[in-house]
This record gives sequence, structure tokens and C-alpha cells, in this order.
Amino acid sequence: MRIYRAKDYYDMSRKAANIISAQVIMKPDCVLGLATGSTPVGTYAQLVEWYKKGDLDFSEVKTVNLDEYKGLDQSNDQSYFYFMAEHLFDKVNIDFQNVNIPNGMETDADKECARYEAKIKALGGVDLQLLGIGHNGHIGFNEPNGQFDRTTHCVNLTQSTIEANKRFFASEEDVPRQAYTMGIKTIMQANKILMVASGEDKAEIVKRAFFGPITPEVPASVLQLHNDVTLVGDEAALSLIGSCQS
Ligand SMILES: O=P(O)(O)OC[C@H]1O[C@](O)(CO)[C@@H](O)[C@@H]1O
Repeated sequence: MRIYRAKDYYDMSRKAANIISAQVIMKPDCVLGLATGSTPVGTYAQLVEWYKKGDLDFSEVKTVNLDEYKGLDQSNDQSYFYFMAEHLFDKVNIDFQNVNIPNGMETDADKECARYEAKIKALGGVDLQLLGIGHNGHIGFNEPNGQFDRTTHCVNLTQSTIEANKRFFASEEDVPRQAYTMGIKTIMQANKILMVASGEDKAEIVKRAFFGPITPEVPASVLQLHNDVTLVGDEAALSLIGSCQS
């Protein structure tokens, strides 16, 4: 595992964007696994900036997102499709045919999860998977005490995730209760993993995830078993971790 200590959120975003850029430059038709949440927003902004300068080309890049709320359609401004369009897809030359996000409007969960998993396989798997981390250690929507061997599936969101995400909705009642998410097994099959973490409120969970026991209680702790993980965190998020590479 590599840990890159960034000075602040901006520096974290630039370092993470550099790693993604390197992937796109080395393999222009790579499969990028993308994440939502507030943490990667700066990373996407940096990628957009470099694209606008002519330094990056997304025309052949394929993307697969980690998750999507069940019940929200793409035009809903809280859907993860909408988020990705707003922060990245609408601002770069990506071909929307190459964009993959679980279909939140598919009511048949088994069908949608099988379709999504088959799509990832058909693309040849994920070259680089970007991840954020929830306060309870979730990655994607893989909440604590789930199984490490799950592929894409439908989850009931925990109260803590509903709480954390209600800031984006008019009221807590509006937060969807279910989501489709890549499973831990799907995530672990990515060739490379890049996690971004920012803020003091993530320090404890980052320490537990990367230096605590590997346990379903902290889903992100499974990443200790992956052979190519890079954690890019700002000073605050890494404040409980001692000596780190930079
Ligand atoms: O980056 P944030 O906003 O702290 O979110 C952390 C995690 O929580 C989620 O937003 C889901 O609740 C994930 O998508 C994300 O990885």
C-alpha cells in the first residue's frame, strides 16, 4: 500500500488526479471505476482543468461507477448519474456510450445487478477504481457487516449513511433507503485502487481501515488484502497515521 500525504484538500485532489491522468495517458481506452461523494469533487475538477488545457483525452475511456440510488432516475439531481454528469462527464470529451452506472430505475434488483456485473466483465474489468470512504468505513454502499464475497447487489442503507447524505436532499425522508452497489468482491477485482480521504472527521476511520483488523465491521479494511492500493489523504485525514510516504 502506498500512502500519499497531501497538504490540504486541493493538494489531495491534484495528487489523485495525477494518478488518474497517468492511467488515462498510459492506457487511453482504460476502464475507470468512479466514485461519488464530496471527496472526489476536487479530483474531478482537476481532471476537467487538465482536459481543457488539452492535456487529457477521454474519448476512448470507459467508466463504471460504484453505485446508484434505487428509485432515482438519471435526471434527478440527487442521482449519482446526475452528479457524475455535473462534475465530470458533461465537461470532458467522454462518450456517454462508454459511461456505466447502475440503473436506479430498474425495479428488478437481481436483473440489474447481474446486468451490471456482466457489463464490468465484458469491459475486461476495472483498471483503476477510485474510492471515497464513509465514516463507518463503507466503500461504495457496502455497509458494515456485509459479506466480503458479494458482487453487485442491492443494499438497504444504514441510518448513519442516510444521516450523512440527508444534507443533499430537501429532507431526511427524501433520502432513498436502498441503492445498487458494486460489492466488495467487485471492488477487489480492480487492478488498482485509489482511495481519497479528506478532513479530520475521516481520520479515525482511515486509521481503522488501513491499520486496524481486517473485518466486515470496517468494509474498507478489506483493501489491506489488495496488492495495489494507493491512499491519498490530506493532513487532517491522515493525522492519526504516523509516518507516511509522501
Ligand atoms: O466523500 P464523502 O462525501 O465523505 O462520502 C464518503 C462516501 O459516502 C458516500 O457518499 C455514500 O454515502 C460514498 O459514495 C462515499 O465514498
